[in-house]
Amino acid sequence: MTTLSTIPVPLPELTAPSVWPASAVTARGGDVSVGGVPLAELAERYGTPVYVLDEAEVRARAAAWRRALPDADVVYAAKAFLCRAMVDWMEQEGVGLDVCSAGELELAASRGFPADRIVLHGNAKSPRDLRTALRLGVGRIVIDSECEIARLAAHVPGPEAQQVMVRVLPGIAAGGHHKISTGAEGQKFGLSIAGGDAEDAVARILGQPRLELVGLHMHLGSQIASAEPYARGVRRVVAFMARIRDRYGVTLPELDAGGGFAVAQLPGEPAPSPAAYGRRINDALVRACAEFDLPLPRLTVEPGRSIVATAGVALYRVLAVKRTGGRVFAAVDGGMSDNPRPALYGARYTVRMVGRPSAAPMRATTVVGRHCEAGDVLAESVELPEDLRPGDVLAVPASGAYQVSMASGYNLTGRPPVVAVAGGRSRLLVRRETFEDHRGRDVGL
Ligand SMILES: Cc1ncc(COP(=O)(O)O)c(C=O)c1O
Ligand SMILES: N[C@@H](CCCC[NH3+])C(=O)O
Repeated sequence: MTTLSTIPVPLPELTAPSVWPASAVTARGGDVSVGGVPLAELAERYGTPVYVLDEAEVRARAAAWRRALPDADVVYAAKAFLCRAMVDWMEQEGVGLDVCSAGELELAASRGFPADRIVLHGNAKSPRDLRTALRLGVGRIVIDSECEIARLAAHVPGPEAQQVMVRVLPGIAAGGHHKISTGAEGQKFGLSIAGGDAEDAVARILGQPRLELVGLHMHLGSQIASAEPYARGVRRVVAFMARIRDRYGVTLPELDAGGGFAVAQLPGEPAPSPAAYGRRINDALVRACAEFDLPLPRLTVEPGRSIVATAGVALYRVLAVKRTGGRVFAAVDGGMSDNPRPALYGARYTVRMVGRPSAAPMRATTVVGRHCEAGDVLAESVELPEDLRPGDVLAVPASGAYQVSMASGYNLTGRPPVVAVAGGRSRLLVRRETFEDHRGRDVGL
Protein backbone atom coordinates (compact mmCIF):
# COMPACT_ATOMS: atom_id res chain seq x y z
CA MET A 1 0.00 0.00 0.00
CA THR A 2 1.23 3.48 -0.80
CA THR A 3 1.19 5.72 2.25
CA LEU A 4 1.83 9.42 2.22
CA SER A 5 5.36 8.93 3.51
CA THR A 6 6.29 6.66 0.61
CA ILE A 7 5.16 9.00 -2.18
CA PRO A 8 8.32 10.66 -3.47
CA VAL A 9 8.15 14.41 -3.10
CA PRO A 10 10.74 17.04 -3.93
CA LEU A 11 12.82 18.00 -0.92
CA PRO A 12 11.63 21.14 0.90
CA GLU A 13 15.03 22.66 0.12
CA LEU A 14 14.34 22.17 -3.58
CA THR A 15 13.56 25.79 -4.19
CA ALA A 16 15.52 27.47 -6.97
CA PRO A 17 18.46 27.69 -6.77
CA SER A 18 18.71 24.32 -5.11
CA VAL A 19 21.67 22.60 -3.54
CA TRP A 20 20.32 19.19 -4.61
CA PRO A 21 20.19 17.63 -8.07
CA ALA A 22 16.78 18.03 -9.73
CA SER A 23 16.20 14.27 -9.33
CA ALA A 24 16.39 14.38 -5.52
CA VAL A 25 13.12 13.29 -3.88
CA THR A 26 12.12 11.89 -0.54
CA ALA A 27 12.13 8.10 -0.45
CA ARG A 28 10.75 5.33 1.73
CA GLY A 29 11.76 5.25 5.39
CA GLY A 30 13.10 8.80 5.73
CA ASP A 31 15.49 8.42 2.86
CA VAL A 32 16.29 10.64 -0.11
CA SER A 33 16.80 9.20 -3.55
CA VAL A 34 18.97 10.72 -6.27
CA GLY A 35 18.86 9.54 -9.87
CA GLY A 36 16.21 7.06 -8.71
CA VAL A 37 18.50 5.38 -6.16
CA PRO A 38 17.99 5.71 -2.37
CA LEU A 39 21.06 7.27 -0.76
CA ALA A 40 21.10 4.91 2.24
CA GLU A 41 21.19 1.98 -0.18
CA LEU A 42 24.27 3.53 -1.84
CA ALA A 43 25.94 4.02 1.54
CA GLU A 44 25.29 0.37 2.36
CA ARG A 45 26.42 -0.99 -0.99
CA TYR A 46 29.57 1.10 -1.56
CA GLY A 47 30.50 1.92 2.03
CA THR A 48 31.14 5.40 3.39
CA PRO A 49 32.36 7.99 2.82
CA VAL A 50 31.16 7.88 -0.76
CA TYR A 51 30.51 10.55 -3.38
CA VAL A 52 27.37 10.14 -5.49
CA LEU A 53 27.20 11.85 -8.87
CA ASP A 54 23.90 12.32 -10.72
CA GLU A 55 24.78 11.79 -14.37
CA ALA A 56 21.60 13.44 -15.68
CA GLU A 57 22.27 16.54 -13.59
CA VAL A 58 25.83 16.87 -14.93
CA ARG A 59 24.59 16.48 -18.50
CA ALA A 60 21.69 18.89 -17.95
CA ARG A 61 23.99 21.58 -16.54
CA ALA A 62 26.41 21.18 -19.44
CA ALA A 63 23.48 21.38 -21.88
CA ALA A 64 22.15 24.48 -20.08
CA TRP A 65 25.48 26.21 -20.68
CA ARG A 66 25.40 25.30 -24.35
CA ARG A 67 21.85 26.63 -24.69
CA ALA A 68 22.80 29.79 -22.79
CA LEU A 69 25.55 30.63 -25.28
CA PRO A 70 24.77 28.79 -28.52
CA ASP A 71 27.43 30.68 -30.51
CA ALA A 72 30.17 30.23 -27.91
CA ASP A 73 32.49 27.37 -26.97
CA VAL A 74 31.70 25.91 -23.57
CA VAL A 75 34.74 24.32 -21.99
CA TYR A 76 34.40 22.34 -18.74
CA ALA A 77 37.07 23.17 -16.14
CA ALA A 78 38.29 19.67 -15.38
CA LYS A 79 39.92 20.69 -12.10
CA ALA A 80 36.45 20.74 -10.51
CA PHE A 81 36.25 16.96 -10.92
CA LEU A 82 37.53 14.64 -13.61
CA CYS A 83 37.28 10.95 -14.30
CA ARG A 84 36.89 9.01 -17.52
CA ALA A 85 33.09 9.06 -17.41
CA MET A 86 33.12 12.85 -17.03
CA VAL A 87 35.35 13.09 -20.09
CA ASP A 88 32.83 11.02 -22.08
CA TRP A 89 29.82 12.97 -20.81
CA MET A 90 31.43 16.29 -21.77
CA GLU A 91 32.35 14.95 -25.18
CA GLN A 92 28.78 13.74 -25.75
CA GLU A 93 27.32 17.05 -24.58
CA GLY A 94 29.47 18.96 -27.06
CA VAL A 95 31.54 20.64 -24.36
CA GLY A 96 35.33 21.14 -24.48
CA LEU A 97 37.80 20.63 -21.63
CA ASP A 98 39.99 23.06 -19.72
CA VAL A 99 42.94 21.18 -18.23
CA CYS A 100 45.89 22.40 -16.23
CA SER A 101 48.27 19.46 -16.10
CA ALA A 102 49.64 16.62 -18.20
CA GLY A 103 47.66 14.29 -15.92
CA GLU A 104 44.28 15.85 -16.75
CA LEU A 105 45.31 15.97 -20.39
CA GLU A 106 46.37 12.31 -20.51
CA LEU A 107 43.11 11.25 -18.89
CA ALA A 108 41.11 13.11 -21.55
CA ALA A 109 43.32 11.66 -24.28
CA SER A 110 42.84 8.15 -22.90
CA ARG A 111 39.15 8.46 -23.86
CA GLY A 112 39.94 9.88 -27.29
CA PHE A 113 38.62 13.34 -26.38
CA PRO A 114 39.18 15.61 -29.40
CA ALA A 115 42.41 17.49 -28.64
CA ASP A 116 41.34 20.55 -30.57
CA ARG A 117 38.56 21.07 -27.98
CA ILE A 118 41.07 21.16 -25.12
CA VAL A 119 42.51 24.32 -23.55
CA LEU A 120 45.70 24.04 -21.45
CA HIS A 121 46.09 26.44 -18.53
CA GLY A 122 48.62 26.87 -15.77
CA ASN A 123 50.69 29.59 -14.16
CA ALA A 124 53.60 27.14 -13.93
CA LYS A 125 53.37 24.68 -16.76
CA SER A 126 55.99 21.98 -16.40
CA PRO A 127 58.09 20.74 -19.33
CA ARG A 128 55.95 17.59 -19.21
CA ASP A 129 52.72 19.62 -19.42
CA LEU A 130 53.97 21.47 -22.49
CA ARG A 131 55.44 18.37 -24.16
CA THR A 132 52.19 16.45 -23.63
CA ALA A 133 50.09 19.33 -24.95
CA LEU A 134 52.19 19.62 -28.09
CA ARG A 135 52.31 15.87 -28.65
CA LEU A 136 48.54 15.54 -28.35
CA GLY A 137 47.86 18.71 -30.33
CA VAL A 138 45.70 20.64 -27.87
CA GLY A 139 43.63 23.41 -29.42
CA ARG A 140 44.77 26.31 -27.23
CA ILE A 141 47.61 26.89 -24.81
CA VAL A 142 47.01 29.85 -22.54
CA ILE A 143 50.20 31.81 -21.85
CA ASP A 144 50.41 32.94 -18.25
CA SER A 145 53.95 34.32 -18.00
CA GLU A 146 56.42 35.91 -20.34
CA CYS A 147 59.10 33.28 -19.82
CA GLU A 148 56.96 30.47 -21.17
CA ILE A 149 56.63 32.11 -24.61
CA ALA A 150 60.11 31.30 -25.94
CA ARG A 151 60.14 27.96 -24.10
CA LEU A 152 56.90 26.89 -25.74
CA ALA A 153 57.87 28.23 -29.19
CA ALA A 154 61.16 26.28 -29.08
CA HIS A 155 59.27 23.02 -28.69
CA VAL A 156 56.55 23.48 -31.31
CA PRO A 157 57.35 20.79 -33.86
CA GLY A 158 55.89 22.73 -36.81
CA PRO A 159 55.25 23.24 -39.61
CA GLU A 160 51.99 24.54 -38.19
CA ALA A 161 52.07 27.19 -35.48
CA GLN A 162 50.59 26.38 -32.05
CA GLN A 163 47.51 28.46 -31.29
CA VAL A 164 47.84 30.36 -28.04
CA MET A 165 45.95 32.89 -25.95
CA VAL A 166 47.26 35.31 -23.35
CA ARG A 167 45.73 35.26 -19.89
CA VAL A 168 45.30 38.90 -19.04
CA LEU A 169 44.63 40.45 -15.68
CA PRO A 170 41.74 42.87 -16.06
CA GLY A 171 42.18 44.26 -12.52
CA ILE A 172 38.78 43.21 -11.20
CA ALA A 173 38.26 41.71 -7.76
CA ALA A 174 35.55 39.03 -7.70
CA GLY A 175 34.99 35.62 -6.18
CA GLY A 176 33.62 33.92 -3.12
CA HIS A 177 36.85 34.12 -1.07
CA HIS A 178 40.16 35.95 -1.39
CA LYS A 179 41.96 32.63 -1.96
CA ILE A 180 39.94 32.03 -5.13
CA SER A 181 39.91 35.59 -6.45
CA THR A 182 42.18 35.77 -9.48
CA GLY A 183 41.22 38.84 -11.54
CA ALA A 184 42.77 41.60 -9.43
CA GLU A 185 46.32 42.93 -9.55
CA GLY A 186 48.90 41.47 -7.20
CA GLN A 187 48.30 37.71 -7.30
CA LYS A 188 50.06 34.97 -9.17
CA PHE A 189 47.84 34.55 -12.25
CA GLY A 190 47.77 36.35 -15.56
CA LEU A 191 49.55 39.30 -17.12
CA SER A 192 48.50 42.78 -16.13
CA ILE A 193 46.80 44.98 -18.72
CA ALA A 194 47.30 48.11 -16.61
CA GLY A 195 50.92 47.33 -15.79
CA GLY A 196 51.90 46.64 -19.42
CA ASP A 197 52.89 42.98 -18.97
CA ALA A 198 50.04 41.77 -21.14
CA GLU A 199 51.06 44.00 -24.01
CA ASP A 200 54.72 42.94 -23.73
CA ALA A 201 53.61 39.31 -23.97
CA VAL A 202 51.40 40.02 -26.98
CA ALA A 203 54.30 41.74 -28.78
CA ARG A 204 56.61 38.83 -28.03
CA ILE A 205 54.15 36.23 -29.24
CA LEU A 206 53.49 38.16 -32.44
CA GLY A 207 57.25 37.95 -33.06
CA GLN A 208 57.26 34.13 -32.74
CA PRO A 209 56.46 32.42 -36.06
CA ARG A 210 55.81 29.11 -34.26
CA LEU A 211 53.01 30.65 -32.18
CA GLU A 212 49.70 32.00 -33.44
CA LEU A 213 47.99 34.41 -31.07
CA VAL A 214 44.26 33.75 -31.42
CA GLY A 215 42.87 35.68 -28.49
CA LEU A 216 42.83 36.82 -24.90
CA HIS A 217 41.71 35.00 -21.78
CA MET A 218 40.57 36.23 -18.39
CA HIS A 219 39.52 34.29 -15.33
CA LEU A 220 38.23 36.49 -12.55
CA GLY A 221 37.93 33.91 -9.80
CA SER A 222 35.56 31.30 -8.52
CA GLN A 223 32.09 31.25 -6.90
CA ILE A 224 31.25 34.67 -8.42
CA ALA A 225 27.54 35.11 -7.70
CA SER A 226 26.87 38.02 -10.06
CA ALA A 227 27.29 38.49 -13.81
CA GLU A 228 28.40 42.13 -13.41
CA PRO A 229 32.14 41.47 -12.87
CA TYR A 230 32.14 39.47 -16.14
CA ALA A 231 30.52 42.37 -17.98
CA ARG A 232 33.19 44.75 -16.66
CA GLY A 233 35.97 42.29 -17.40
CA VAL A 234 34.79 41.66 -20.95
CA ARG A 235 34.76 45.41 -21.62
CA ARG A 236 38.32 45.80 -20.34
CA VAL A 237 39.55 42.89 -22.41
CA VAL A 238 37.81 44.20 -25.54
CA ALA A 239 39.34 47.64 -24.93
CA PHE A 240 42.74 45.95 -24.77
CA MET A 241 41.97 44.07 -28.01
CA ALA A 242 41.29 47.41 -29.65
CA ARG A 243 44.66 48.68 -28.44
CA ILE A 244 46.35 45.62 -29.94
CA ARG A 245 44.60 46.28 -33.24
CA ASP A 246 45.66 49.93 -33.20
CA ARG A 247 49.30 49.26 -32.29
CA TYR A 248 50.01 45.96 -34.06
CA GLY A 249 47.38 45.84 -36.79
CA VAL A 250 46.08 42.50 -35.48
CA THR A 251 42.39 41.82 -34.80
CA LEU A 252 42.19 38.90 -32.39
CA PRO A 253 39.35 36.50 -33.23
CA GLU A 254 38.72 34.95 -29.77
CA LEU A 255 37.91 35.99 -26.20
CA ASP A 256 37.78 33.49 -23.35
CA ALA A 257 35.84 34.88 -20.37
CA GLY A 258 36.94 32.04 -18.03
CA GLY A 259 34.84 30.29 -15.41
CA GLY A 260 33.91 30.99 -11.82
CA PHE A 261 30.10 30.88 -12.07
CA ALA A 262 28.58 30.39 -8.63
CA VAL A 263 26.32 27.66 -7.33
CA ALA A 264 24.21 27.78 -4.19
CA GLN A 265 26.09 26.05 -1.36
CA LEU A 266 23.21 26.67 1.02
CA PRO A 267 19.53 26.59 0.05
CA GLY A 268 18.41 29.91 -1.40
CA GLU A 269 21.88 31.40 -1.87
CA PRO A 270 22.12 33.57 -4.99
CA ALA A 271 23.35 31.76 -8.08
CA PRO A 272 22.41 33.16 -11.48
CA SER A 273 21.41 30.56 -14.06
CA PRO A 274 23.73 29.82 -17.01
CA ALA A 275 21.17 31.70 -19.14
CA ALA A 276 21.44 34.80 -16.94
CA TYR A 277 25.26 34.77 -16.97
CA GLY A 278 25.23 34.09 -20.71
CA ARG A 279 22.87 36.98 -21.52
CA ARG A 280 24.89 39.48 -19.53
CA ILE A 281 28.25 38.38 -20.92
CA ASN A 282 26.98 38.35 -24.49
CA ASP A 283 25.36 41.72 -24.06
CA ALA A 284 28.60 43.20 -22.63
CA LEU A 285 30.58 41.72 -25.50
CA VAL A 286 28.27 43.11 -28.18
CA ARG A 287 28.26 46.57 -26.59
CA ALA A 288 32.03 46.69 -26.08
CA CYS A 289 32.72 45.57 -29.63
CA ALA A 290 30.40 48.27 -30.95
CA GLU A 291 32.08 50.84 -28.73
CA PHE A 292 35.59 49.93 -29.91
CA ASP A 293 34.58 49.15 -33.47
CA LEU A 294 35.75 45.54 -33.37
CA PRO A 295 34.12 42.49 -34.96
CA LEU A 296 32.59 40.11 -32.40
CA PRO A 297 35.26 37.63 -31.28
CA ARG A 298 34.31 34.00 -30.74
CA LEU A 299 33.49 33.63 -27.07
CA THR A 300 34.57 30.80 -24.77
CA VAL A 301 33.41 30.20 -21.20
CA GLU A 302 34.94 27.71 -18.76
CA PRO A 303 32.40 26.64 -16.12
CA GLY A 304 33.64 24.00 -13.70
CA ARG A 305 31.71 24.15 -10.44
CA SER A 306 28.55 25.29 -12.23
CA ILE A 307 28.40 22.02 -14.17
CA VAL A 308 29.26 19.50 -11.48
CA ALA A 309 28.76 20.90 -7.96
CA THR A 310 25.05 20.30 -7.43
CA ALA A 311 25.23 16.92 -9.17
CA GLY A 312 27.31 15.56 -6.28
CA VAL A 313 26.19 14.36 -2.85
CA ALA A 314 28.68 13.19 -0.22
CA LEU A 315 27.55 10.43 2.15
CA TYR A 316 29.13 9.82 5.53
CA ARG A 317 28.35 7.55 8.43
CA VAL A 318 28.25 8.97 11.94
CA LEU A 319 30.92 7.40 14.15
CA ALA A 320 30.42 9.39 17.34
CA VAL A 321 28.02 11.91 18.85
CA LYS A 322 29.41 14.08 21.61
CA ARG A 323 28.00 16.88 23.75
CA THR A 324 30.69 19.14 25.07
CA GLY A 325 31.15 22.79 25.95
CA GLY A 326 27.47 23.43 25.29
CA ARG A 327 27.75 22.10 21.73
CA VAL A 328 26.77 18.88 20.00
CA PHE A 329 29.28 17.29 17.64
CA ALA A 330 28.57 14.52 15.16
CA ALA A 331 31.85 12.99 14.01
CA VAL A 332 31.78 11.20 10.67
CA ASP A 333 34.03 8.79 8.81
CA GLY A 334 35.36 11.42 6.36
CA GLY A 335 36.41 15.00 6.76
CA MET A 336 39.01 17.43 5.50
CA SER A 337 40.79 14.70 3.54
CA ASP A 338 37.80 14.43 1.18
CA ASN A 339 36.49 17.98 1.63
CA PRO A 340 39.11 20.59 2.48
CA ARG A 341 36.83 23.48 1.39
CA PRO A 342 35.45 24.48 4.83
CA ALA A 343 38.98 24.60 6.23
CA LEU A 344 40.39 26.43 3.20
CA TYR A 345 37.65 28.92 2.38
CA GLY A 346 35.18 28.75 5.25
CA ALA A 347 32.77 27.06 2.80
CA ARG A 348 29.39 26.20 4.31
CA TYR A 349 27.18 23.20 3.62
CA THR A 350 23.77 21.90 4.52
CA VAL A 351 23.50 18.36 5.93
CA ARG A 352 20.57 15.96 6.06
CA MET A 353 20.15 12.66 7.86
CA VAL A 354 18.98 9.94 5.45
CA GLY A 355 18.00 6.29 5.77
CA ARG A 356 15.63 6.30 8.71
CA PRO A 357 12.68 8.41 9.79
CA SER A 358 12.98 10.53 12.89
CA ALA A 359 10.31 12.47 14.70
CA ALA A 360 12.85 13.91 17.15
CA PRO A 361 13.14 17.69 17.34
CA MET A 362 16.01 19.22 15.43
CA ARG A 363 18.99 20.78 17.18
CA ALA A 364 22.10 22.63 16.12
CA THR A 365 24.83 20.06 15.51
CA THR A 366 28.35 20.58 14.24
CA VAL A 367 29.44 17.90 11.81
CA VAL A 368 33.14 17.21 12.13
CA GLY A 369 35.56 14.89 10.39
CA ARG A 370 37.85 12.23 11.79
CA HIS A 371 41.18 13.94 11.22
CA CYS A 372 43.62 15.16 13.83
CA GLU A 373 42.75 18.85 13.53
CA ALA A 374 40.31 21.00 15.48
CA GLY A 375 39.63 22.77 12.18
CA ASP A 376 38.37 19.56 10.58
CA VAL A 377 34.77 20.79 10.57
CA LEU A 378 32.49 19.87 7.67
CA ALA A 379 29.43 21.89 8.69
CA GLU A 380 29.06 24.26 11.58
CA SER A 381 25.73 24.29 13.49
CA VAL A 382 23.43 22.52 11.08
CA GLU A 383 19.97 21.32 12.06
CA LEU A 384 19.94 17.55 12.70
CA PRO A 385 17.57 15.38 14.76
CA GLU A 386 18.28 15.09 18.47
CA ASP A 387 18.25 11.30 18.23
CA LEU A 388 21.15 11.25 15.73
CA ARG A 389 23.37 8.31 16.70
CA PRO A 390 26.42 6.37 15.52
CA GLY A 391 25.58 4.40 12.39
CA ASP A 392 23.28 7.06 10.91
CA VAL A 393 24.02 8.27 7.41
CA LEU A 394 24.45 11.97 6.65
CA ALA A 395 24.11 13.41 3.16
CA VAL A 396 25.90 16.61 2.14
CA PRO A 397 24.61 18.08 -1.13
CA ALA A 398 26.47 20.47 -3.46
CA SER A 399 29.54 18.28 -3.08
CA GLY A 400 30.38 17.58 -6.73
CA ALA A 401 33.09 20.22 -7.26
CA TYR A 402 36.55 20.63 -5.75
CA GLN A 403 36.10 17.95 -3.10
CA VAL A 404 37.13 14.64 -4.64
CA SER A 405 39.51 16.54 -6.94
CA MET A 406 41.20 18.16 -3.94
CA ALA A 407 41.06 15.10 -1.68
CA SER A 408 44.29 14.17 0.09
CA GLY A 409 45.94 11.17 1.66
CA TYR A 410 45.88 12.69 5.16
CA ASN A 411 45.97 10.09 7.95
CA LEU A 412 45.99 7.36 5.26
CA THR A 413 42.21 7.12 5.47
CA GLY A 414 41.97 6.56 1.71
CA ARG A 415 40.21 8.79 -0.80
CA PRO A 416 36.50 7.92 -1.22
CA PRO A 417 34.92 6.25 -4.23
CA VAL A 418 32.70 8.04 -6.74
CA VAL A 419 29.46 6.37 -7.80
CA ALA A 420 27.28 7.49 -10.70
CA VAL A 421 23.50 7.24 -10.47
CA ALA A 422 21.16 7.36 -13.45
CA GLY A 423 17.73 5.93 -14.21
CA GLY A 424 17.44 4.05 -10.92
CA ARG A 425 20.84 2.35 -11.22
CA SER A 426 24.26 2.99 -9.76
CA ARG A 427 27.74 2.18 -10.99
CA LEU A 428 31.20 2.69 -9.58
CA LEU A 429 33.24 5.30 -11.46
CA VAL A 430 36.24 5.65 -9.16
CA ARG A 431 37.02 2.99 -6.56
CA ARG A 432 38.00 3.68 -2.97
CA GLU A 433 41.71 4.19 -2.30
CA THR A 434 42.93 1.29 -0.22
CA PHE A 435 45.78 0.68 2.17
CA GLU A 436 47.38 -1.38 -0.61
CA ASP A 437 47.45 1.75 -2.79
CA HIS A 438 49.39 3.59 -0.09
CA ARG A 439 51.71 0.71 0.58
CA GLY A 440 52.40 0.32 -3.13
CA ARG A 441 53.80 3.85 -3.32
CA ASP A 442 55.92 3.41 -0.20
CA VAL A 443 58.90 1.77 -1.91
CA GLY A 444 61.93 2.68 0.25
CA LEU A 445 63.26 1.43 3.56
C1 LIG B 1 41.43 29.25 -15.82
C2 LIG B 1 40.25 28.71 -15.10
N1 LIG B 1 39.13 28.48 -15.80
C3 LIG B 1 38.01 27.98 -15.21
C4 LIG B 1 38.00 27.69 -13.87
C5 LIG B 1 36.74 27.12 -13.31
O1 LIG B 1 36.27 27.78 -12.23
P1 LIG B 1 34.86 27.37 -11.63
O2 LIG B 1 34.92 25.94 -11.29
O3 LIG B 1 34.72 28.24 -10.46
O4 LIG B 1 33.87 27.62 -12.72
C6 LIG B 1 39.15 27.95 -13.09
C7 LIG B 1 39.14 27.76 -11.62
O5 LIG B 1 38.76 28.69 -10.93
C8 LIG B 1 40.30 28.46 -13.73
O6 LIG B 1 41.42 28.67 -13.04
N1 LIG C 1 39.20 25.02 -5.28
C1 LIG C 1 38.34 26.15 -5.22
C2 LIG C 1 38.09 26.77 -6.54
C3 LIG C 1 39.33 27.12 -7.25
C4 LIG C 1 39.09 27.03 -8.68
C5 LIG C 1 40.31 26.71 -9.46
N2 LIG C 1 40.85 27.84 -10.19
C6 LIG C 1 37.05 25.83 -4.49
O1 LIG C 1 36.87 24.78 -4.02
O2 LIG C 1 36.20 26.62 -4.37
